[in-house]
Order: sequence, then structure tokens, then C-alpha cells
Amino acid sequence: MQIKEVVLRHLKMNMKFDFTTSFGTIRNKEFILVEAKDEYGMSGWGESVAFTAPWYNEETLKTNWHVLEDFLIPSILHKHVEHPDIVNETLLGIRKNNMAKAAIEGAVWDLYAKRSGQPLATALGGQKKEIEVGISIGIQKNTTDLISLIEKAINEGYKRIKIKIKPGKDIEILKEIRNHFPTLPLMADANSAYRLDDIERLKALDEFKLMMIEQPLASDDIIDHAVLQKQIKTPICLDESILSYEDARKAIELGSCKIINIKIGRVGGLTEAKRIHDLCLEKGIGVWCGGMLEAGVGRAHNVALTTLSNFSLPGDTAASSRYWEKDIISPEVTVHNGMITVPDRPGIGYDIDINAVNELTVFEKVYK
Ligand SMILES: O=C(O)CCC(=O)c1ccccc1C(=O)O
Ligand SMILES: [Mg+2]
Repeated sequence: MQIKEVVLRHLKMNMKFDFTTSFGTIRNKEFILVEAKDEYGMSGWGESVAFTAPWYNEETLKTNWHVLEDFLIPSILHKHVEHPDIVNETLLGIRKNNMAKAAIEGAVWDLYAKRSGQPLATALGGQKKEIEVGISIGIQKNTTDLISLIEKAINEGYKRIKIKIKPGKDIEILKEIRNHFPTLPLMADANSAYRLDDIERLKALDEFKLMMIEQPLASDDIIDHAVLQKQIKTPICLDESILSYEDARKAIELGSCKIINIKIGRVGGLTEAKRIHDLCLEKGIGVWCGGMLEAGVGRAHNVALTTLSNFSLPGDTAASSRYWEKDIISPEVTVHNGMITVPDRPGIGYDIDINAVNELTVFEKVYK
């Protein structure tokens, strides 16, 4: 196929809630939507998960726009693209900037799947017809609020609950949660808020029988995590530290984690995400699909990826309606009893609500 035109749109969407993690509070969602058109005028869609501030990682909406406009779009525009697997290879001259790469690669994957008349999930090799999902709840002002949010999520059927923790907002809170919900599938995400010096505090979390603790130590670390894993019972799941297949290989070899949270944006696209998934399957490492508060396009990509066999743990892909009054896709992503039914139409399998997209777009630019 030939990519004849790419449209970048900067969208602003109101989120239903503020999302607080150990690194800060995300209030509203601004992101880049990528539309790639082929020689027949057919469109594929991708979404950048970079936020406006470089808190989670170093990328931002503006750095993504720059990298897309000046490097990534010129490197694929009017080129012959046999298969989306080669997109990242073609873009290899560019280091990191994984969220920018994933956004354009995702659009090409959607286009490829549509052209070949198959759902994106099938094009990726996924077999599941429905996927299990959990929910990620931010840090709350008080534990009473947190408990009631957890209760609501359980009643909605979510298969596991993830809470955000940091030093001082951990042991007491988890104790309270366990008092209310002794057997709840529960995990905690620290977003790099601890250091090895906090080891006693981290050991104290073992008694809560968490499914895992996500990214307790530094965002670029795999050495200290290996030291920590030997001293705590709770399985460590890495998020921020794993940017590629190579990172995953090294972390697994060192024993830095027992589980990996795969985020398409963080690893530079679906092709790399699939490679990491396959490696983890071979090495007996559990995987699940992380979330970045995505709008509909990114959410649809997460659904498709999660159909691969080794996504054996519930991910963070909650229903569209949890985040948005109205999503940019139709139908929206819905969750029943903690399950999402995988769409069986070609490509991402959800239509783009172009009126909604136009309403939410603050700036757009066409490249051809
Ligand atoms: O609901 C979601 O999309 C997942 C939310 C989440 O946990 C998260 C959201 C923003 C940035 C980082 C993370 C994370 O997984 O660490
Ligand atoms: Mg995380």
C-alpha cells in the first residue's frame, strides 16, 4: 500500500475525573490523532498517548507533533509499505520517541487490516473473542472515597482493581481496602515513587497479597528491581522501564520482574508490543495491556492487542464511559461483567465519529 496523505489533529477532551498518580495529576486530555490515507482514499487511525507534560516519560504532545511532522511522516509518505511490521524498521533512523512512532504505526496497522478485510485483532494474530478487563483508580483525597470507588468498580464487574500508591499513601490504605475486600484481585502501581531504601515499607506490602506491584522503583531501572524482587514476595510488574523487546529480554534475564505491562505507545507500536508478548510467552512472564487514559482510537488498539494469547491478566482498558461523556468512536467501548467483546469488523472495528472529532479538534494539518 501507499500512504498518500497523513492528517494530524490536536484534540482536547474533558475527562470525567482528575487522575492522580505519584507523579502528578492529569486533568484533561489533549492528544494527537493520526489519520493515514492510502491510494484509494481509505483511512487508518492512530492515537498518540503522549500527555502535555513529560511526567510519565519524556515525550509530550508537542515533541510528538515535531517528530511526526519533521521525521516520521516524511519517512513513510509516498513510500510503498508492504506490511505494517516494516514501519518501525523504516523509521529506525530515529531513536526513542516511541509514542510518536506508535501513533503513526497504529494508523498503518488499522489501514492494513481494513484493506485486507480483517479485524485488527486477527491481523495481529489474536484469537480471543472477548477480553477481561480491570480498572485503574487514582490516588484519592481520603480512603472513604477510594473504598466507594472500588465498590462501584466491583459492582460494574471489573475483574481486578488497581490503585495508585506512593510512600505514606500505601500501607494504611491497603490495610483498609483488605478489611473491606479480603479476597479482591488487587494490585498497586507506584509509578516509580520508591527507592531501594524504602525496602522495609515495600516488604510490609507482602501481607496484602497483591497480584503484583507495578513499577515501584525508578522509571529507567532494571537493576534495583532485580534486587528488590529477591526480597519481596509480591510479584513485580514493570511498566515505565520497558521500552523495547531488548529491555524486556534484559529485565527477564536479570529477574527484575515476573510480569510486564505492555503499552503500545511506550514500546513504539503494535509490532514491538507483539514481539514482547511473544518473548514473555516463551519465558513464562505474564503480560497485560496497560492504559494511558486513551480516547476511542487508542482504546480500540488496546482491545485488539489484548486478544493475543499471553494477555492472561486483566488490563487497564476500562469502558469509554468511565472517562468520557462522549467518546470519538461509535459504538463506544463497553464493558459487561468485566469483559469487552472484540469487534469483528475490519480494522479497529469501531467507526470514527467524525463530527465528534471535528468538534474536539483545536488544530489540524494535512501532509501530502
Ligand atoms: O485507565 C487507564 O488508562 C490507566 C491509567 C494508568 O494507570 C496510567 C495513566 C496515565 C499514566 C500512567 C498510567 C500507568 O499505568 O502507570
Ligand atoms: Mg503504570
